[in-house]
Parts: sequence; C-alpha cells; structure tokens
Amino acid sequence: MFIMNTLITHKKDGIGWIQFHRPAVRNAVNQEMMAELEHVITEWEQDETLQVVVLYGDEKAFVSGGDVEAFHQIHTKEEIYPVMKRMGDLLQRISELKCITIAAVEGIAVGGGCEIVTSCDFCLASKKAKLGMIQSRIAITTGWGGASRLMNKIGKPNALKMLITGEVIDVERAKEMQLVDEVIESSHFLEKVKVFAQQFVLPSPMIGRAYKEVALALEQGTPLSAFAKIEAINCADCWEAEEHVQAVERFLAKRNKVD
Ligand SMILES: CC[C@@H](C(=O)O)C(=O)SCCNC(=O)CCNC(=O)[C@H](O)C(C)(C)COP(=O)(O)OP(=O)(O)OC[C@H]1O[C@@H](n2cnc3c(N)ncnc32)[C@H](O)[C@@H]1OP(=O)(O)O
Repeated sequence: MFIMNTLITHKKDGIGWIQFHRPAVRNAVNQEMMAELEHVITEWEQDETLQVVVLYGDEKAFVSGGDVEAFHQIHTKEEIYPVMKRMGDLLQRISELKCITIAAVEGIAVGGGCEIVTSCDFCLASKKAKLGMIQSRIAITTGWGGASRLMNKIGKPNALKMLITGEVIDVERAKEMQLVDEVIESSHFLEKVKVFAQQFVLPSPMIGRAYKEVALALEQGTPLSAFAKIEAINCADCWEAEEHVQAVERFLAKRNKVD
C-alpha cells in the first residue's frame, strides 16, 4: 500500500486500486491530488501486469468535484485555464488506459467527481450513491472534459438535462440512463467491487488490452474498415502466447481421449 497526502494506492493480483482520500472535504480535488494522480497514472500506464484499475472514495463521497475553496483563490481565466486543462488531460489519459477502469461510487459523485466517473469504462455504485454534474449550480461548465463523455455515455437529451439543470440523480435513475452499470449493496461494497473487477483478470492480459484498444479506436472515430487489420493483429499477437497454445492443447487432448 502506498499512502500519499491525497491518495492511497495498492496493486494486487492484476488490479490497481486508487482511493481518493481527502475525507474532510468529501475527497475534493485540489492541485496536490492532481499531481499525485498524475504520478500514479504515469507509473501505471507502463505496467502491463495491470488488467483493471479501480477508482474509489469512501462511504460518504467518491469525489465532490474540484476543491471549491482552493480554486476560488484563482480569479482570472488565464490562471484557471491551465488548472482545468491539466485535470482534463489527466482524465483523458485515464480514459485511454490500456486496462479496464472502474469507478466505484459510494455516497456522492458530483461536479468533477462525476466527470471522473465518465472517464472510466464502468461505474459501479452503491444503493446510496448520488451523481450529478452540478457545475451549473455554481455558474460554470464542466472543465475536465466530462460533458462530451457524458453525452457519449447517456446520449444528448439526458446529458444536456443533467448538465444544464445540475440535477443530482439517485442510483436507480443513473442505472436507467446507463451512467451506472451495476448497482451494488452497500454492505461489503469494496469486496463486491473486487468480485466484479476479478472477471476481467485473465491468465492472458493481452485479451483485455486488445478489446480495450478496439473500444478506444471506435470511440475515437476509427473507420470500421480499419478493424479487419486491427483485430487480425491483436489475434495474431495472442496466437503464440503460452496461454493460447496450452488452451488448444487441453481441448485437443480431451477430444482425443478414449474413455
Ligand atoms: C472546479 C472544478 C469543477 C469541474 O470542472 O467539474 C467542479 O467540480 S464544480 C463542482 C464543485 N463541487 C461542488 O460544488 C460541491 C460542493 N459540496 C457540496 O455540495 C456538498 O459538500 C456535498 C458534496 C453534496 C456533500 O454534502 P455533505 O455530505 O452534507 O457534506 P458537507 O457539505 O457538510 O461537506 C463536508 C465538508 O466538506 C467540504 N466540501 C465538500 N465539498 C467540497 C468541495 N468540492 N470543495 C471544497 N470543500 C468541500 C464542506 O465545505 C465541508 O467543510 P466543513 O464545513 O469545513 O466541514
């Protein structure tokens, strides 16, 4: 386990865990948290053993958005732009991680917290979770790329409504809209998240990475005609791997068995 000032991280059995940890301010993101998250992501981008990354907070909050008090010290658009862009770039890198990413939300995920959710492949949420793009309530828009990702995830009408009204929705509504993928009982929340995450940990890490590459390429507008090549390369890359050779040998051995 690695304990920083604003994050707690650990890696085990192919799963990396990142806990947002500023409980006194409902895990609001300040510049120190951005720097620590950049540090972790820079290291984990290179880690080919990681098949899943889980982002989570605590029972009260996933993340309550940007640290309103700290950011309120910044007054001009020239000064605030690089701060917003820095976090936007970081969320883009999270969305492009080669492994599966999961936002595990207990409690509240609002403002930038909800933007972080949209940068992950899956959102698992406890029955008590609430989500909202509440930036409009303080008369700003999303600064971290969350509006476009929200539109991609839940479609234009629902996204525009959430963004402009700043409504905070409960988990049932978030599931209907497909902002949340699975609703999880609050008790032993992280254990249940772990069971979900373990589905994606395979003997061959290449599989998850290959499908994630396809998903990202599709999202980024790669023409369908390009996928014959992309998928053939991915499959060929898996071909010589020990896991594939052994799996085929096991199948053939069973078929040839004389009982
Ligand atoms: C700036 C980036 C921008 C983006 O690009 O997306 C945004 O994120 S804008 C949105 C910013 N976030 C907010 O406006 C949320 C503000 N917080 C709340 O509305 C509520 O605190 C809560 C998140 C709904 C939780 O409510 P509750 O559980 O009742 O806790 P409290 O309100 O009592 O909060 C406890 C404590 O934490 C402080 N706090 C909470 N959120 C933030 C925050 N985002 N930034 C700074 N501080 C925050 C709150 O002030 C309390 O402090 P104390 O009173 O000193 O205990």
